[in-house]
Amino acid sequence: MEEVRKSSAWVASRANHVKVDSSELERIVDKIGGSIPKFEWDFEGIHYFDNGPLTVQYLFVLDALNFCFWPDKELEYNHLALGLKEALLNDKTVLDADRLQSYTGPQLRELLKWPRVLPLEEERVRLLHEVGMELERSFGGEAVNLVKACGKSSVSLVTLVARHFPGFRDHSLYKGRQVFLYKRAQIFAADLWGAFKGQGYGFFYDISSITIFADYIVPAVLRQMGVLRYSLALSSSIDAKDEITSGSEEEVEIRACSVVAVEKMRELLETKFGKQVLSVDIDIWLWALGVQNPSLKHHRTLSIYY
Ligand SMILES: Nc1nc2c(c(CN[C@H]3C=C[C@H](O)[C@@H]3O)cn2[C@@H]2O[C@H](COP(=O)(O)O)[C@@H](O)[C@H]2O)c(=O)[nH]1
Repeated sequence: MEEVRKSSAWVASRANHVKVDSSELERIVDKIGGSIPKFEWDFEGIHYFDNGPLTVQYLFVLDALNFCFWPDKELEYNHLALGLKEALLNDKTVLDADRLQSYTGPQLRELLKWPRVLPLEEERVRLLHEVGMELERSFGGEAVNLVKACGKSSVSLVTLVARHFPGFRDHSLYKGRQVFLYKRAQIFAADLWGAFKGQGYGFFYDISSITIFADYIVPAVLRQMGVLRYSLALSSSIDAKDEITSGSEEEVEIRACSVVAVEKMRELLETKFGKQVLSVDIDIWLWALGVQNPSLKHHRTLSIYY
C-alpha cells in the first residue's frame, strides 16, 4: 500500500483546505498513554460468520456495497451487514455468482429488507453484477479463490481486487497526480483479518501494510479531535451539510490527510512508547468512536468508493 501512503503524503504536503495538526496528534497519543482502546471486530454482532468460504463471499459482496449510506437519514452500514447476513441465513445461495448478476434494484431492496430506494441504487446493482460476472469469469464464482490467489499477502489481495473489479479502483486526480486510497479493497482484507481473527482465510503476513479506510466517519472523528483542521470555508460548508463534490481538492485532501494523520499517529506510538500498532486497529477505534456519536458532522460526497 505504498501507493496509498505516498500519494496521500503528496496531497497532504500541498493541501490548501485541510491540515494535519501534529501537536494535537501528539497530545492525543500522550493522552491515550500509548495504547489505543481495543475494539473487537464485529463489536456490533452484525456480520455473517461460518468460518468458511461463504463468509468470504459475504464479506466481498458486503464491501462491494460498503459506501454512501448518508443520503438516507435512517440507513447505516449496519443495515447492509445485517440485511445480507439475514438473507444468507435464509437462503445460502443468495450471494452465488450467477444470482449476483441478475439482481434488480427492487430485488436488492427486498433482499436487505429496506423499504425505500437505496442511495445510488443503480450503481449498487451495477457493482453487484460486476462482482458476479468477474467472480464467475476468473475465480470459479467464489471470492474465496481470490483470497487463495493472493499468497497470504493483503497487499496482493488489494492489487488483485483492484485489477479485476473496476468498481474497487478508488483513485482520484489531485493537482495532476493520481492518488490511490483503495478504501473498499483494503477494508475487504481487514474484514477477512477481523472475521477470521488473523487465521485461515484471515491470515496475512503483511497486514501492517494496510492503511486506514478513508471514509466519511474517520475524518470527522479526526476533525473533532482537533487532529484535522479545515479551512473556514470547508468547515462551514461541511457544517451546513453542503455536498462536497467527488474528486474536488477538498474531498481528496480530507481523505488523504486522514491517512497521513493516522500514519503519523502510528509513528508517534512507536517512537514515544515503543508500541507497534496496526492502522487497522486505529481505524476500528476511530470508526467505533464516530458511529457512537450521533452529532458527528461528516463530509457528504456522492461516491461509490466509501
Ligand atoms: N474507516 C472505516 N469505515 C467504515 C468501517 C465500516 C464497518 N466496518 C465493520 C467491520 C468491522 C467492524 O466491527 C465494523 O462493523 C464501515 N465504514 C464506512 O463508514 C461509513 C458508514 O457510516 P454510517 O453511515 O454511520 O453507517 C461508510 O463510509 C462506510 O463505508 C470501518 O470499519 N472503518
